[in-house]
Amino acid sequence: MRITVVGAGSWGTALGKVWAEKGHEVRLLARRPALAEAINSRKLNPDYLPEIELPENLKAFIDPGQALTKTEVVVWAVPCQHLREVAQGVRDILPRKIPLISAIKGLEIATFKTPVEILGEIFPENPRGVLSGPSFALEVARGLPTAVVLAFEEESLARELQEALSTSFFRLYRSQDVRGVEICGAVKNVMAIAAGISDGLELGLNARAALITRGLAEMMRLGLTRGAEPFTFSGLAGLGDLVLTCTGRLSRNYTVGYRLGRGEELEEILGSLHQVAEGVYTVKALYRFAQGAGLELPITEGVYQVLYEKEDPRNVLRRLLSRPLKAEFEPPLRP
Ligand SMILES: NC(=O)C1=CN([C@@H]2O[C@H](COP(=O)(O)OP(=O)(O)OC[C@H]3O[C@@H](n4cnc5c(N)ncnc54)[C@H](O)[C@@H]3O)[C@@H](O)[C@H]2O)C=CC1
Ligand SMILES: O=C(CO)COP(=O)(O)O
Repeated sequence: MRITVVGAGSWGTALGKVWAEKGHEVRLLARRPALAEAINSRKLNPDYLPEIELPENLKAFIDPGQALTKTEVVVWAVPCQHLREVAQGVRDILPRKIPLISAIKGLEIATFKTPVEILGEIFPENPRGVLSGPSFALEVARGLPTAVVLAFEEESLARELQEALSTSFFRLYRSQDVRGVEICGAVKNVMAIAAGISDGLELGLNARAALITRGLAEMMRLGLTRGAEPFTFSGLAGLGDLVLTCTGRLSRNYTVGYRLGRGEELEEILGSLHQVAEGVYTVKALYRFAQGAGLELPITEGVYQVLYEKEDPRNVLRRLLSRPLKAEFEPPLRP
């Protein structure tokens, strides 16, 4: 199969490697000529996965025309806030009808749209799905066992792509709940920032477990109002990725939170990260949506206040803990 991966960052490169090793013809669409050159001539991605050797049949391009000609699947792995611009740039040359897979976890700030919704506006004739779940790029690139979920509304297409894209260590489960899988992937990044803050403040393992669990409640509260399937939350994209990103030091989102908890400024952290931490942007979309919809998302609100209102995380925590006592499950989490 000819696969084009748009975005030669850590995730696009790791996915491209896995599928090239499976024998697919993978074209990685990069933005910077020097990076494409390094991938092609040195067989490594010095900026994002420097210690990983890449296979010969993983080819990088900077010309979208070359990367997209006669391709059979397009996988999107650019930061969520740039997806619209990147997709619009290839609107006229991307083959009609071929499946598009978003590997992006986020929500567009200006519109509160998910990546698949954005792709739907730009490529209405192409079937669209999402790949998500607990999957640090570095571990995938190293060939460590990983399970993720691939969701397409059309089950036969999900089955076909599941077969084509699974390998002996990269196992795809299928789903038809595209919206639910996307909401889970977006929200878990915000919860990972919260967990990082908690660990940075040395609040302990109890606090982190509480954040993960109440983060799941928050993910469900939002997802259910947006039409997600309840089971999706306990799956790989939901609980699976929440656990990974809220506990794993490889997470950029967790790292942002941890450093905030240690007292660093957001600007300083982002200036030295060199990779995207989607939760930093998704939290804005979520916060605005929750305010408009009257939805209670207290952890999201707290992360927003720490990031954008420069609130001391300790004050935010104090406020979170002094909210009125309540039942563990209230509607819409329980009828
Ligand atoms: N790295 C990981 O472990 C995983 C990442 N993801 C998701 O994949 C998406 C991409 O993340 P990463 O690859 O990790 O990010 P990254 O920061 O490593 O790389 C982002 C890539 O997008 C490119 N890019 C940025 N702005 C662009 C623009 N305006 N036009 C064209 N290209 C642009 C960059 O040059 C870079 O190649 C995110 O939504 C992330 O949440 C999902 C699962 C795992
Ligand atoms: O989504 C991821 C793992 O599933 C990667 O998390 P970070 O973007 O926080 O590094």
